[in-house]
Amino acid sequence: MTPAARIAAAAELLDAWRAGAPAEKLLTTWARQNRFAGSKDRAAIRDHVFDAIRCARSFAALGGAATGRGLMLGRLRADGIDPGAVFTGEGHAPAPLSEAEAAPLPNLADLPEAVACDCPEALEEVLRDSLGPAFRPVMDLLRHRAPVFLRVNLRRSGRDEAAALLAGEGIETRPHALSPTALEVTAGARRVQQSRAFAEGVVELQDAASQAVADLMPLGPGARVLDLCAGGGGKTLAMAARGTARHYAHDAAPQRMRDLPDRAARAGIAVTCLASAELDEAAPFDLVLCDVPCSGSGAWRRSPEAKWRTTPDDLTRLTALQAGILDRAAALVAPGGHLGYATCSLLSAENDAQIARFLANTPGWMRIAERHLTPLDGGDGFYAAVLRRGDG
Ligand SMILES: C[S@@+](CC[C@H](N)C(=O)[O-])C[C@H]1O[C@@H](n2cnc3c(N)ncnc32)[C@H](O)[C@@H]1O
Repeated sequence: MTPAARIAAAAELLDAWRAGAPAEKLLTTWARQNRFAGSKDRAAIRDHVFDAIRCARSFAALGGAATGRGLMLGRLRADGIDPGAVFTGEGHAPAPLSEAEAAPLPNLADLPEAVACDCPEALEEVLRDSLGPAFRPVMDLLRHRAPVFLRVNLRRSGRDEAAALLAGEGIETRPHALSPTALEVTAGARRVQQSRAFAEGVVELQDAASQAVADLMPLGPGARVLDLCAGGGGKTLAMAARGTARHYAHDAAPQRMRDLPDRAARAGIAVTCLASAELDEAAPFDLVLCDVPCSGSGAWRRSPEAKWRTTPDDLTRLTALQAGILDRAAALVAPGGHLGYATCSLLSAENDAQIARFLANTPGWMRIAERHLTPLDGGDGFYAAVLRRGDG
């Protein structure tokens, strides 16, 4: 496909996305229906689509319309490319520019701040309140793709040895300051999942800030640790690789844990999955981590659709769910034990305000550690707190 044909395909897909279809599903269906497209075409179209979703508000302003065509026009203008050179109507290129489309439009620097940094209108106030002076730099970073990070499984290898093993397979990395186990991939990211280091459980794909959250959790030798909202088990595995604790995983949607036994086996780690009905019998635990469902605002680089689709009502629903999970988790902690709380959110209502509410309503607990991470630290935005239960 020509570069212009890829832009035309991306514009069509973006129209379907705007009508409500999930981008990932649209791209898979498109690839199935357009077998002539090679892997480079598919990768380029995917990049166009996701970049346009990350920057949907500014690209629409620069392109003169929030349609797929307008978003692609805006993308070219944001990159300093004359859209008239691409929108030629020749071959499979998009139709030539209309007079209105060719008329001069503002530059990125001339747009209102919230538009230029692609802040969702519905959440602008809570984002500004939560981020304070970091609002603009964080929102600017969220317009770009996320770096790829690996977690080195210290049970299998040191960080330097893992980096050397990866380099031998054409994957270049550098250590990242967020965690002693984190490597940032600087070249060859597409090879990771086919590499020996990955197949043998030496490395896992995991955001560096997510690793930092797992690092914060206190794990005494032989402690009984429950990951209450385990999902795919990213944090369970990161904690389990650190020591001799006994690990249990649970999720309200158990199918989300379906890959966990295989991933744990590959990493040389034992994890017991627990059903909801088994939790009370298995309690108490020395540490219960609740990595709760949240707005995902810290991870909008990876999942940019949520940036435009999360509403204030969603936030109300999520904070109520989080409060309920915290209360449930607290009841499973042994006297003198710890409760970990984590979100990949940038919003105070889901983070420190949630912990303040819990501490105000639940006597006998104290906060002993807290971390606010934003993309300015290099990884996704995360919040984590560790609370200690009194001995009484
Ligand atoms: C942020 S994700 C967890 C990600 C995971 N810890 C990781 O590191 O890969 C939140 C998880 O909480 C689960 N969940 C939602 N409501 C829950 C509840 N009431 N109790 C336990 N898990 C719940 C969801 O199914 C989802 O898998």
